[in-house]
Amino acid sequence: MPFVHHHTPKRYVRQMRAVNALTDKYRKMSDEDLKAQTTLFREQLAAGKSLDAIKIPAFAVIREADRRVLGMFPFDVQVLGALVMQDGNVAEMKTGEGKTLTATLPMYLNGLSGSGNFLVTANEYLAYRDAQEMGKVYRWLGLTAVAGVAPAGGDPHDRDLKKIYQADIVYTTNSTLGFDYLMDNLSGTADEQFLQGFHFALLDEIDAVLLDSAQMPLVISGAPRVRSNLFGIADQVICLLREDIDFKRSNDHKKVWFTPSGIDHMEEYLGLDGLLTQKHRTLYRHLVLALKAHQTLTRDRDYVVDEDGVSLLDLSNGRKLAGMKLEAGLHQALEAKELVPVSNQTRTMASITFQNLFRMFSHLSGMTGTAMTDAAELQETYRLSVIAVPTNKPNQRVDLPDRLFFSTQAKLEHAVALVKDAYTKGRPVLVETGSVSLSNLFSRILLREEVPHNLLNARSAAKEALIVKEAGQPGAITVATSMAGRGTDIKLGKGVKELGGLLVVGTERMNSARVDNQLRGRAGRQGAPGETIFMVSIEDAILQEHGPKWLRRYRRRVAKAKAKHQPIPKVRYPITGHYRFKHLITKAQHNAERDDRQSRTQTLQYAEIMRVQRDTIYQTRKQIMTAPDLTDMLNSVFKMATRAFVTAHPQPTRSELADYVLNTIDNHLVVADSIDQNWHPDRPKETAPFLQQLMVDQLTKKLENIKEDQQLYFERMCLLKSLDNAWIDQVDMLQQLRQIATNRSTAQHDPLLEYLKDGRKSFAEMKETFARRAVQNLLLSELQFKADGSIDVTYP
Ligand SMILES: Nc1ncnc2c1ncn2[C@@H]1O[C@H](COP(=O)(O)OP(=O)(O)OP(=O)(O)O)[C@@H](O)[C@H]1O
Repeated sequence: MPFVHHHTPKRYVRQMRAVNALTDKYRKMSDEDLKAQTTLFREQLAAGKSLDAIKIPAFAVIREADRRVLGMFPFDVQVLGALVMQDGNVAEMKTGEGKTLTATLPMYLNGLSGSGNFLVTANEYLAYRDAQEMGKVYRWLGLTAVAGVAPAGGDPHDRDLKKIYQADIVYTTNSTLGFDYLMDNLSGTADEQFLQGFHFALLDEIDAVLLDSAQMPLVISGAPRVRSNLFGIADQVICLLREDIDFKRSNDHKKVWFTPSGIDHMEEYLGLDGLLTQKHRTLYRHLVLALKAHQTLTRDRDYVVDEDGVSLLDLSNGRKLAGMKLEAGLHQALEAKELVPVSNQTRTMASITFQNLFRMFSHLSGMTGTAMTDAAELQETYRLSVIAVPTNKPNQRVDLPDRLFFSTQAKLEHAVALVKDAYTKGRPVLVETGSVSLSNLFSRILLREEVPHNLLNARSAAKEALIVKEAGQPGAITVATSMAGRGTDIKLGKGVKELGGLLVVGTERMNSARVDNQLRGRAGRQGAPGETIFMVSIEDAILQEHGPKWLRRYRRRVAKAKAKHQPIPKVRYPITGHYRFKHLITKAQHNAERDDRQSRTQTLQYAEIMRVQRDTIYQTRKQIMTAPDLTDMLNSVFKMATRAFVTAHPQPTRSELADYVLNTIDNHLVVADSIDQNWHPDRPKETAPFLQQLMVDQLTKKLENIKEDQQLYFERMCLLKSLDNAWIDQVDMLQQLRQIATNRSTAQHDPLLEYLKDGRKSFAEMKETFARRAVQNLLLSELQFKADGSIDVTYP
């Protein structure tokens, strides 16, 4: 099946007609009868009918309920979109076509089957708002529907997780769901686990959720790690290295790696050999981090340094990312680079990528205004086809060609002139800039020109949404950063249509055409007129980072001419038509998109090993927490622990064996006699069965003191504790391995294979550690029996 459908396949049109045919039937029903349909559908599902079998009437019912409760009757194209999504595809519906309402159809249908159904956005404000608004209709029909996120300004810890995850339908964000999932799997008992399984996820703005955020895995960090003094040393060494000789950098400056000569030099400076060996792994990791801190991150663009130390900046809007730290030591390396005190590094306790989070759903689908650009990737990674759904009314928006300028200044001047012109006519304009600083600058120029306007630098998405909503009123001029007001509906004021509708002016093209289209989509909604234009300059970030080499040379020449006060003819006027510049931006954007795609694929490849291991661990956890009897598991743990010992000591001496027994099985060594009676160094084959028997006996002895109903609980706690500790170490280890892997000189090894090998090896070691710790916890822990019948366990 092709992954891009520019027309909606006929079968969906037929199904839509079938839904239409039921309109009258449900229109005639009383409210009570309509609500009763929910019970009816649920009975049919219980009797074994599939969701597919009831989707036509269910869609017709929710559609009628939408009309009665929300006052909106989903258009035919919205029903089409819903059918497309119910089939596990991505529906491409143009911006402003009413995706929020469309979602009610598949959400209701899936909600009929019980909990585990999520509408996911990347934005907490929207999740909360839509849960309130759309929630009305589900509740009216007798389903439970809630927001998975806290209200704006609310404390996420105050959420009632039990209620949330029991609900039939949850509106939430990708990170909230991901964090809750990870937390669920850090909990100590089954009643602290709230997620009820992953049945259906409908991702709103699926490209933003899956692609834009794909690079940053969710991380739960825990206890601080022992502070390392290697950051300072590594930083000093890195300052001595030279680009291209000791290390190389990718064109976009996102990747750096050492050359063999760089390794030699560092060994020389540090006075050691074998920097790449296991022995110096920690030091090497610090060097990699320092190199990254120096070569891939730029002060005042990626981060700022102020009285709070080093803070990251959000690239999309230039705001300080409060409380966010770079993963696995990079933040500390930055602090060393900037000579501020190195903060405590925390360990990663659990981590998952969004890709892997959503791959757990048995039924995944999505909607977006702008998926076509990334259709191939969605197909490859998630097996999702993108199907275009026609607009309700013909689209009247006019996208004017970009206007290209020679300098930022010329670009801004022309953009301001454009805004001023619209303003004098009373036509509303939405200006979007690439960064906060640019929007401030733009606002100042507008002030100077005496153009009243709204500058969006509100801290909260909620406030921004309020202002953006009004951006379609006559004479309204709104200046915002690129992400502001995403998903907010802009209604046109009186007389605006006659002026040509909303004018959207972008002052920079972003790294992906998708983001640009998202901006264009603020205009021309629901068949209204509208116009969009981008003002770009060859000084824009996209061209600097992804443009051709000759452009850089060209700019240097111009700068020289400028310095000599020689005239540069084209500088003040658009150079759009010039053949050399014609496809410049588009090409640069293709480059940027390709790079992003590649690094997403890479993230996915690297995440795969963690996924496999995490699945195993989480499954084992579940088994530990829910199994009515753990004897089998305990036996296999004993076996694993003994095997590890025997492998390390194929022919143990008595003292080696006694040592092991003392540290793992019985720290008073009351079993010393048993060693002498039942074990002989000349019969090494008997070591394993002997140890295992010893463990079983010791456990039996221990359990004799514990009341029967507490035994299972005790075993559970011991196993869980050791499993979690070992797994947390492993998660942290994988992160560290990854840091090293991506920076190995690619000539000699395939870094991914190397990573896989190391990752598997450490997983095997992790299992042994788990087994040994579990045995220790079970057999060496001290028990105190309290008066109220409870037991205090002190682990070794
Ligand atoms: N069937 C309908 N009847 C009447 N109004 C509708 C209908 N469907 C949607 N609308 C209205 O259309 C507007 C746009 O809806 P919405 O914000 O959901 O669009 P969208 O597709 O999510 O846009 P974007 O991609 O920009 O987020 C809203 O004001 C909504 O109330």
